[in-house]
Amino acid sequence: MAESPVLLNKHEVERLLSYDDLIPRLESVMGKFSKRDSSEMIQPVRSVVPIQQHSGFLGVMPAYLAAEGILCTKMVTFYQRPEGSSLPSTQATVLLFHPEHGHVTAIMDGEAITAKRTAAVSAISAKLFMPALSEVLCILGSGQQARSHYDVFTKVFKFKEVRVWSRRREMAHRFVNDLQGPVRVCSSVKEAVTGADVIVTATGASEPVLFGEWVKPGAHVAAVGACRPDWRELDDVLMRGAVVYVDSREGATAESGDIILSGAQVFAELGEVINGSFPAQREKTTIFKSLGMGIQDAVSAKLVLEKWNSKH
Ligand SMILES: NC(=O)C1=CN([C@@H]2O[C@H](COP(=O)(O)OP(=O)(O)OC[C@H]3O[C@@H](n4cnc5c(N)ncnc54)[C@H](O)[C@@H]3O)[C@@H](O)[C@H]2O)C=CC1
Ligand SMILES: O=C(O)C1=NCCCC1
Repeated sequence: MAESPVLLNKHEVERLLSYDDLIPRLESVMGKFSKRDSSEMIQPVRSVVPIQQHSGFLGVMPAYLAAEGILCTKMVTFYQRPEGSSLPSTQATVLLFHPEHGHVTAIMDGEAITAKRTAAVSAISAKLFMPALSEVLCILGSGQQARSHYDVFTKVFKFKEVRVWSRRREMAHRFVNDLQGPVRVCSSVKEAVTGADVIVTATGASEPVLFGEWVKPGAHVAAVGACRPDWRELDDVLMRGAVVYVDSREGATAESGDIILSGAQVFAELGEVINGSFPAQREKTTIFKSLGMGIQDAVSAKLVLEKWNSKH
């Protein structure tokens, strides 16, 4: 009989998953994914069930990585919460399976995985696309993703100035009070992004909050929110004037309102730059449109389980 699955809560997953371990695994898996070798890796576009009555969605994100021996699925719910809600907008659980026998080997919290792997992938995009001399980081939003992005961006890069904007100023102050380093709270998006070299958009917006006319030429935008085909964070001017990179072409074409509704062309996947098929156009204004991928959750969960196994 199969052993009972390992159960790991959010605190344990957070403790076991470090950016130093995660970033190289994500680079490797995304580079391989973009070669589209189905004998190596299978990851369908996520299935999404709308929960219309409650302004929410259930996403199912399976992935099979043959060479790594990883069979995984994440189940994630995400909601548009009313202002002031104390409920998290994104919640998730990740299951790892034994690829040969089919039983579940681990059930773990997916909130920490989602927060860290998304931010780590954005950091990989910044490493490739941000201006060579990047001094100013700007984060739009003050939720879970804003926090994980702050953590990894200030860990991996050295910015002279970090700015944050949130639609409720007191939330931006609360965000800053939880951090170690200095961060400037801005009163408007325009004030926050003017002159910024790297801009992270991590909001629950469904209409554009970031406008091209405010963005410094050559800046890099890591766009994390707006993961529905009719949602936007970025306006048409920005989308059409920048070189657009995505995590997966299929995911972007199915789910990104910023791409679908602006008619912007996707230049390349992040993995295609990592594996050398396409160039990083660092000197141009660049956007990395992130939607999230099952393979990112899969390698993250495997890493967590390896760490846990090494200590038990
Ligand atoms: N690309 C990816 O892989 C992932 C994307 N996401 C998306 O990232 C975004 C942020 O997620 P979390 O940080 O988990 O959410 P959160 O609820 O913790 O934070 C959302 C932030 O956006 C702000 N916000 C909400 N509605 C807004 C609006 N209309 N205009 C401006 N600001 C608004 C909130 O005040 C808050 O600061 C969401 O859109 C979520 O769906 C989340 C997980 C993974
Ligand atoms: O990849 C994920 O996980 C998510 N992507 C977009 C919406 C929330 C969860």
